[in-house]
Order: sequence, then structure tokens, then C-alpha cells
Amino acid sequence: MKQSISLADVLGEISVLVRPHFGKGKPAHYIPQLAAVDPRKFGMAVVTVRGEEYVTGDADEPFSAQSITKLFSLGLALNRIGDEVWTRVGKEPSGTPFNYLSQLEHEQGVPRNPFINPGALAVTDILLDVVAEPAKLVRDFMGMLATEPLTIDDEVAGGEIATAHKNRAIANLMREFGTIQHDPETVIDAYCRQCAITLTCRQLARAALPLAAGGFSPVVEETVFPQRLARRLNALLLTCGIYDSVGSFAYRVGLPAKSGVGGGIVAIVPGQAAVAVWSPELDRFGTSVVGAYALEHFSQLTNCSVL
Ligand SMILES: NC(=O)CC[C@H](N)C(=O)O
Repeated sequence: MKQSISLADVLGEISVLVRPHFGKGKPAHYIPQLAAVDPRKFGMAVVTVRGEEYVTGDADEPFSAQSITKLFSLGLALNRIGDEVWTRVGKEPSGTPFNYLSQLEHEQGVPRNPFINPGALAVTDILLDVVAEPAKLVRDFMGMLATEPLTIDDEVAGGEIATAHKNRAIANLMREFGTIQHDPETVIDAYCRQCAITLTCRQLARAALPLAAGGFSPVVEETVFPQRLARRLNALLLTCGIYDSVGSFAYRVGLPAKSGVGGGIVAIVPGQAAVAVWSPELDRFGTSVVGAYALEHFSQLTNCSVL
């Protein structure tokens, strides 16, 4: 990052610059517990490959990771079974919302990529071959990387399990096509529990740091992904991490990133840092409005885009 001001000053400036953007989005309403979160929250954390941490706002307040966990479940599945993952899931941007159904039927039950819900459900199905409770595997992996134990919010999980009608349709369709092999209800349960992992911006930035450091976690001093896999995960983030607004996000921010409907976004500055933001108001694509502005300002102020 070639910023002429310090990262602490960059974060201070961003926390002022994002203020006019509150009120432009709406918190996720379809998971009852997420609708109840204070919409004006804003936190941001930067963890560099040298292990320095910079935070602002509500960076130490836990939020629901939701789809951001898909990055870590995919990493675990690729670590366990390697390229066999790609016999079940594609690597192309979908151009459709994360829970879109008809594309999946049209394409014979093969999800476009691992970050839309069908792809993540297929990854969960893969992990169910390995462990009885994939959500705990993902939670413990993320917690190990964050160097702090993480929790699964049972109320958030229960709220989503009770209302996951569309995801159930997706899972049943994939069971019919043979993309998933476990009982769809078991897969939905595991997936919703995984999405309900709770963490802070600081913990998320630490957890994602190996993607900025060639698969090595400078925080836990351990290699968690082969270098080539870290590069490939970044490629998938850049092309598929923000669903059907991934192109405009790349245009604005220019960094590989993953969003979640809890209002979190994690972005990777390869070779330099991981950046996590959280603010609950979402745009119509399910990405945090204020979070995206914060990252746009970050890449401009630090001149750190990969593009
Ligand atoms: N984009 C998201 O964060 C979606 C995750 C959410 N649990 C869902 O399946 O709808």
C-alpha cells in the first residue's frame, strides 16, 4: 500500500467519509434475528501481513458472518478433497442473485460457483462426508485463524432454518440431480448453522489474512493453504465473491472480496493485508452499502487495488 498517510489515519478518515451513506440500504429482513440489529453500526479492521492491526468504530463487536463463511468452507473442502470439488461446482460468475433457482435447473443442478447458495450447499454436502457437523469445523477453522474461539448463534441459525424455504428448494433440486448426496434437510441445517457463525471485524481480518500472505497465516505462524490455492481463492473472490454486483464492486474497489447479508465484507490486498468491514444496511444485491463505500475509500486512499 502506497498511502502517504498512516493506516490509522486512513481508517479515521473513512469513518467520517461513510457517514452520509447511512440510510441508503436496509438490513436483511428474511432472517428475523438480523432485522433486529442496529442498522447504524460501522466497524472496520485492517490486519497486515506483518501482523499489525488497525481498527475503527465497532470493529470489536460481533456480527453474523453469513455468506462470508463460504470462503472458509470452500478452503476446507479444497484442502480435504482438492480439485474433486470442481466435479460438483463451477467457477464462473452467476450474474444472478445468491439464491436464484431457475439457473440451477437449467444447468442440470450444477451450481455456477461455490459462493452462491447452491454452490455453498454443495460444499457443505462435501464436508458432511468428512465430519458430522461441518458448521463446527468451519467455526473452529475460522477461530483458529482469528486466534480466538468463535460461536455459532443458535437463534440466528434457528431463525434461518425456520424460513429457509428457497434454500430448501435449491437443496432438493440438487439432490434430484445428484449434486448433493446427503439428505437435503441435513445439508440445510449444517449450512444455516455455518452461516450463523458470529465474529468481529478484527477476527475476520485475521482469519482471512492467509489469502493475503500466500496461504500462510502470519498471526498463527502456520501455512493453512498451499500458495497456489490461496491465489485461486482470491481469483474466485474477485469474480464471484459479490454475486450479481461483482463487476461493479471490482470497478469501484478493485479487490477480491466476500460479502454476507449480516453486513460484513472481507477484502484481500494480496501481499499486504486483509480488510474487514461491517455495517448492516444492505443494497439490493445483499452487500453492505456503507461497507462497500468504506472499501472504495480504502482502496483509493491507499492506492491498493489489484487492478
Ligand atoms: N449472501 C448471504 O449472506 C446469504 C446467506 C444466508 N444464510 C442465505 O442463505 O440466504
